[in-house]
Amino acid sequence: MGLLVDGVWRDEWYDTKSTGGSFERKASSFRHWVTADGGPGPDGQKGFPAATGRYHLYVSLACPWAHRTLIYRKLKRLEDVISISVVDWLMAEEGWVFSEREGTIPDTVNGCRRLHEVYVKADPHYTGRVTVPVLWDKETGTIVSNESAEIIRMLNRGFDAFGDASLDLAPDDLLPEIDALNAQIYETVNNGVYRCGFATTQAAYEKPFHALFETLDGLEERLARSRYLLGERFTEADWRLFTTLIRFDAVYHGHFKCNARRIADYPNLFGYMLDLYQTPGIAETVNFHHIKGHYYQSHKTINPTGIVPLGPDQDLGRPHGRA
Ligand SMILES: N[C@@H](CCC(=O)N[C@@H](CS)C(=O)NCC(=O)O)C(=O)O
Repeated sequence: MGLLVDGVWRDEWYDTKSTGGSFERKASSFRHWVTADGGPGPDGQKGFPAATGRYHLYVSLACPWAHRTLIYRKLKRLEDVISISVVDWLMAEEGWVFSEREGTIPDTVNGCRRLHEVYVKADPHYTGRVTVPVLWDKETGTIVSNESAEIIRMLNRGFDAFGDASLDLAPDDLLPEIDALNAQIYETVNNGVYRCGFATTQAAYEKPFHALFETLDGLEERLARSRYLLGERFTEADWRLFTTLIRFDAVYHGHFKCNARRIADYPNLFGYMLDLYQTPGIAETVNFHHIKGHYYQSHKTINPTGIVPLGPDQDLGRPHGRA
């Protein structure tokens, strides 16, 4: 694990000294936008025109943020429109690398061996972390965006001329509610598990721990009343929650010490997670070999032996009882 400083790779773990033991996620750096006609993005960001065959996604099957983009590519039927590379699950001294191991797809676009080389191609003086997902423009040879929250909004509507335009995961009338839920779930759940797991003092761990389970308890109640977070159809908010839930019992509960309860202990949340998992196309985006291997073997400060626990033994195909 490391970062680029003025385009040069440095092998360094996250700095929590300057923040009293707390993990603080840095904002993503590349924030351009693909739009249907190439016009600017919602906040006036530089626009790139949607096209088939022009864009490429670099993902890790282990990463919950990258997983969002894979789910959208699947649900919006963009698999023949946007090509992908899948990095190796192990993130070690060189950061994310490409390999020939099971479930990976090499960098057929830039021919790089390490993801940081892709970042340097986009910006030779790049300083910052080298994260997945990355949305790459083959035509201008640069990174459009490395922010998953924005990439999924682009995939939702930007490519409707090429994908399934009938599916809108962030309809205008639900947008305020989606944004509000996303904000709470990002802070306490999606990023909350990382704030627990990467904390280096007791106090920095306990605060996000309590916030995490307070939100999960609230979501459990909410899901007693409706099939999905915002009613009878799934939206963006569900998929953003899903990628954390599906990793929770296998990784976050033990490895990140998020162990007040498992998702399997919440009847509604667990059934809901199974319901989403069993949505056509989704199970094939979930790879527990990459997920478990990545966390337990890459974070040597948390799990020095690198031993990957064999459990939990979960039947994700069993009836979810939510319909
Ligand atoms: N805000 C980013 C976060 C992406 C992110 O942190 N990805 C992790 C993998 S789960 C990563 O690549 N980390 C490498 C690093 O921090 O050096 C997004 O949602 O796209």
